[in-house]
Amino acid sequence: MTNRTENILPLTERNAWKALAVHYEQLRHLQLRTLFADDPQRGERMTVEAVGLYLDYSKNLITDETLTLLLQLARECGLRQRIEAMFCGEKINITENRAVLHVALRAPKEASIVVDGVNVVSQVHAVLDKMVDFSERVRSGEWKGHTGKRIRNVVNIGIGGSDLGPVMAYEALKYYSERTMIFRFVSNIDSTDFTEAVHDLDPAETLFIVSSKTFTTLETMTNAHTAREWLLAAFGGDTQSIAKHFVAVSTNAEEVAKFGIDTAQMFEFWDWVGGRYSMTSAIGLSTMLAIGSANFRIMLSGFHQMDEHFRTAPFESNLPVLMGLLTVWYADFFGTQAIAVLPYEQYLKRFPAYLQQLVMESNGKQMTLNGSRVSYNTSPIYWGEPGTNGQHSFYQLLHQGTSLIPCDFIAFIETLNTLGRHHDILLSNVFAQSEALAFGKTMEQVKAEGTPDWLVPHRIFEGNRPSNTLLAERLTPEALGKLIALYEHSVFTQGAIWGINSFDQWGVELGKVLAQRIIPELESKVEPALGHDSSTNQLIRRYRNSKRT
Ligand SMILES: O=P(O)(O)OC[C@H]1O[C@H](O)[C@H](O)[C@@H](O)[C@@H]1O
Repeated sequence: MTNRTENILPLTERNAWKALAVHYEQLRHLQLRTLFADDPQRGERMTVEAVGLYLDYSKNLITDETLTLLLQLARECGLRQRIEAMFCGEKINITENRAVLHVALRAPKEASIVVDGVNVVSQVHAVLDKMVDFSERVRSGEWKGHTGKRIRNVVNIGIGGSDLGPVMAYEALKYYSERTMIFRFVSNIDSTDFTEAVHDLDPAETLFIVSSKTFTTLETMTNAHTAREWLLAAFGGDTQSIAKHFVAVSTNAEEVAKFGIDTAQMFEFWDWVGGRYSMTSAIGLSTMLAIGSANFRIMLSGFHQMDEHFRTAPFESNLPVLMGLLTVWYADFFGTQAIAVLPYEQYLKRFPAYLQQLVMESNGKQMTLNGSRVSYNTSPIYWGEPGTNGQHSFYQLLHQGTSLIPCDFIAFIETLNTLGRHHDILLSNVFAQSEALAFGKTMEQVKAEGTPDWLVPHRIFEGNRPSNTLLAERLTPEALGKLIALYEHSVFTQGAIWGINSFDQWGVELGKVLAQRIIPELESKVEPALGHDSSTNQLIRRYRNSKRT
């Protein structure tokens, strides 16, 4: 594999970067209060609406010049060419020599993207059709379990990208899902996860989807074997039952066959789909089973609309580009370490967890594409909770803590479950929070309320805390697709500016290898010779000496 990127100019040597550094020094003390007072139209001007998503980015610590310079930086970093390279199937994941084509998973049938001489879009649609056929047979009851009962329970076994997308989408789209069926998700190697997931399920009515890109992941394979035993125990060891109760989603047909699942019951995807970008591949099978194939296709169209927006819209009105550049601005010039994602939508309760993998596994890197260490910050930590729960927990720190944490507020104009005044109250909270963060409460205001002098400092909100507000009409499968693709491409934008590979994840390997070494040390009947450091040796001994079995 060759390194084709060695001539990239270091980010900090780019003109726009240098100009941004000077610009930051000039405006670091700027106040949102002043920016809004000086420009009464700011809250209308600094907004973008595209493909049904409305972004208000006016409450950011930026001026028009900041934006101009950030957009210039994007151009200097070749963002447009990087986007084209991804969409055209170039092998931009250079450390694994792979194309990065999650966008092909939602491309229309007639599109063509060629990788190694093959039009991958036709492959995508062939698998989609197979998923549609299977999910319709299961949902209609035509597909029967081993004893002739219809399938009522679906258990997805997978971890990381083979779990977080499916769980998040299931929760997000529950309103659209088949309520007569039960969906469970087993990811953790912790035996509690599997035990709790199946404790009330009838094996005769249960379908397992073993989801794993590699089909070698320790957690998933261990859980899948346990599921196999659980099923066989119910059917007197009759291995014929497996065909009716197990399907696989993977890129690795050989391992699927070794496990004992007929590859006719395997839903394929490809090495150009990264795990954390795979929820629109066959990894979404549980989603399709839950919401039906028509809704699944609508979700894909939402993704595709955002893909096209990202690819074609001018940068100044390009939602993912703007959001990505703002993240770079805070991470690199303000030294921001964290970004809070705050969906004011109960159905999106797993969205922050999903974003954790998407963002941090993609851009939690310190090597540039040419193998030198970055001299600037890369990804902040993304975390969050649905509103209003977060308000009664960690918002204290957002308002008065010592860290600057930009927030993404996400809300929908309409609720899916109208109930009295709930939605007005919910939305009033989103708007109130971004207002409070931005404008705070001054000493004068606190004093004017008759607050005793000694208490005044505690009750001041300095404000000037930035946020984005994203509004959409209603949480539909289409809107969910747009929202996820927005973050995917924001992550892409950030990675392109930082000059890192957003599509590998070498950082997860070391722990896996060390665990493989420790497993036999915990299980061996004879005292093993331990060659770790004194802390690890002692932890292993303590566990060995205390465990009962
Ligand atoms: O789908 P699998 O091959 O089982 O991989 C599951 C997950 O595990 C890996 O360790 C990676 O960190 C993730 O990116 C991946 O999604």
